[in-house]
Amino acid sequence: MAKRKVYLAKKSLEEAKAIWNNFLSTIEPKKETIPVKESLNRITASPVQASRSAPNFNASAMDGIAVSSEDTAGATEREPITLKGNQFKYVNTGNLIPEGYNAVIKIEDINQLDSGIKIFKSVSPWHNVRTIGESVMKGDQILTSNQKLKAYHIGALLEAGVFEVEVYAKPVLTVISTGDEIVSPESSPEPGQYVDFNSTMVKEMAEEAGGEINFYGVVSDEEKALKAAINQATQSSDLVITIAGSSAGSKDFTASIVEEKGEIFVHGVEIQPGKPLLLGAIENVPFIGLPGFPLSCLHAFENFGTMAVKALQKDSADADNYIQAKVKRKLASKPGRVEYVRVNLSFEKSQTGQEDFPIAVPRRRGSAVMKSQAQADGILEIPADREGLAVDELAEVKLLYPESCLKDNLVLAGSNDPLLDYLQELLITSAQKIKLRLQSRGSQAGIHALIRGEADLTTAHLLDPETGEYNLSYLDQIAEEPLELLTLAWRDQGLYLSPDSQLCLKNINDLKNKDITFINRQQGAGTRILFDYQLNQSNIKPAEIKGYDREEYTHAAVAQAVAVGSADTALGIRAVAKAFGLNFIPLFSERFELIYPTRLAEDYRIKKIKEIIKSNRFQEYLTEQTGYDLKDTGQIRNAGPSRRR
Ligand SMILES: Nc1nc2c(c(=O)[nH]1)N[C@H]1C(S)=C(S)[C@@H](COP(=O)(O)OP(=O)(O)OC[C@H]3O[C@@H](n4cnc5c(N)ncnc54)[C@H](O)[C@@H]3O)O[C@H]1N2
Ligand code: MOO
Repeated sequence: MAKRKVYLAKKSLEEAKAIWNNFLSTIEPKKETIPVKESLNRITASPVQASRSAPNFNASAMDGIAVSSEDTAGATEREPITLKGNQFKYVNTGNLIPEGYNAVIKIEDINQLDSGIKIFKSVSPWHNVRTIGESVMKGDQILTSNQKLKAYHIGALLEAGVFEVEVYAKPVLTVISTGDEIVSPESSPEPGQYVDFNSTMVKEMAEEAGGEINFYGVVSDEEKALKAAINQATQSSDLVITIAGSSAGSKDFTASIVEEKGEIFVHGVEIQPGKPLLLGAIENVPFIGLPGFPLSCLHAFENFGTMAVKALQKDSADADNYIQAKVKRKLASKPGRVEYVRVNLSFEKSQTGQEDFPIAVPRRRGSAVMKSQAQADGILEIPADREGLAVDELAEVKLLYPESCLKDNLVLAGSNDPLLDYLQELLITSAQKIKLRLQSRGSQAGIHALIRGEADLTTAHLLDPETGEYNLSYLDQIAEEPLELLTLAWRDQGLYLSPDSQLCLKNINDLKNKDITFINRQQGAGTRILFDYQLNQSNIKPAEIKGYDREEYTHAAVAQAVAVGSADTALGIRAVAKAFGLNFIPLFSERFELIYPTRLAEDYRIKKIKEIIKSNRFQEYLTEQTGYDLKDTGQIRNAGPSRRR
């Protein structure tokens, strides 16, 4: 077995960027001459001069008459002058000004008489005339070097008779994915295998930055194979990138190969995700070893790959768009490193004057949480000199969308249900284009997120075992302002069974059978409270149920346990049974409610939600899905501090 390596000393993000930038600036990019019409977003490598003037004749800028300014001298409202014969000529906008004339009077400023044209004002030479070279004069320098070409640059060059332009060549990147366990995204991965989507993410990011990509393909975890791949890539590209194998695993050869063939500048940067990245060079060709976890790969490329692609064609990096946002719960981080946290943004309270800043609502953290990234609005950065963020602290958030697209977001953190996905879709495709951001947290955590001013809305199905009523009593106890509760539906809770199962379960009493292994939800989960309540109602003691003490934190986790046979059955919602291909035996029905501050009740977004909930389209959808009872759908209830007992 190969000897395990240790990291080189880790560098701070700033230091690593400075080292990388210094090295990149020593590389003289290649140049090429290309047609102007194909030069969008390329960077000029030399200054560009106009080959012709535009316009190349004196042209009328108005519809009216061409005159000689001398003939108009002295004309006023009181003492108009009448121009006759050759003293004027009709012209339209854009026409050549005929020889002997040097100004234009607008058609609406003259009086047409049988005897000639009466004018009421004198005009100076070149009045209402676009003179030769007004737009651009032959020989003028239009662009300097290092200018990124936009649509209007291309327009200006074509007008000026420039059809070819010298630009820096697009840097060619070769991307090598590594690992025996890596298979193509189109295949079905076996346990232990991962699909390769990082290479495509890198391609899209590199192309966005102006690079061109060669895929080397996937290389196995063999030192010889990786060496050959890196060798070939170094000969044929401007930047070599490997994906995975950058850390300290027994098969992580990247660092030793780069060290042997070239030089390592940095191994390990104080960012999370993204830490074990490697920066180096082989034969003066820059080399980046990206970590394998996808979000580590993303942040490492965004920080160092994009920089290289831009530097290799002298493109000055576009500034990212940052805003300041407030957090409403403590966020942990390790001092000494920058930590990236995916967040949704709510502007709701800053718009109502309750807060000065938008609220950043953190999504799930980790180095491989792709849905979290796909549904985020921004990336919050916890600075390296901080040990976490406290409640109400501000942080910089890099926006993934323009701020104007996020202003009307509603952030919902709460209990999850597929009907929310459908509601979300109907909202964004409505005329109001309302973006509902969903974060799955469960009923209790969702309610607390609402109450501490983090989420705008929540969803819950919390049964009060004393009253048999949902949500109200809990909210009454802890709400700090009046809340409105909108019933979305009553939904089935029932038992999950594998389709191969021989068990015949009809009600909760059947769980007392010693041959049946149950798996439970965690304490505090809505489903757990319901289960305990129903056990109590049926006089069943927890000890009578095998597996009662085994807890999982999500519907999906218990469904997975039943699907792989590590438990016989579990209680959960119907939609998850369907997703996991399990049979479902409905036992109970529970109220599933949307909850928001009453001050939002008349907000246009909430009104739209109410309208959708009552629409035929939404109700037909719920009916088709089965497992929903619409008897109270759209019903509104109230909770809040004034009802506190
Ligand atoms: N003993 C230590 N182990 C690890 C450390 C450490 O400090 N000490 N750091 C961890 C961190 S942080 C990261 S990040 C990862 C980086 O690992 P590698 O770059 O060596 O990558 P692999 O182990 O080969 O793969 C990890 C993981 O990445 C996914 N992956 C890989 N390739 C692809 C691809 N082409 N497309 C999509 N996803 C990919 C896959 O989930 C792999 O399991 O190391 C930790 N370990
Ligand atoms: O730094 Mo690694 O990049 O977290 O997962």
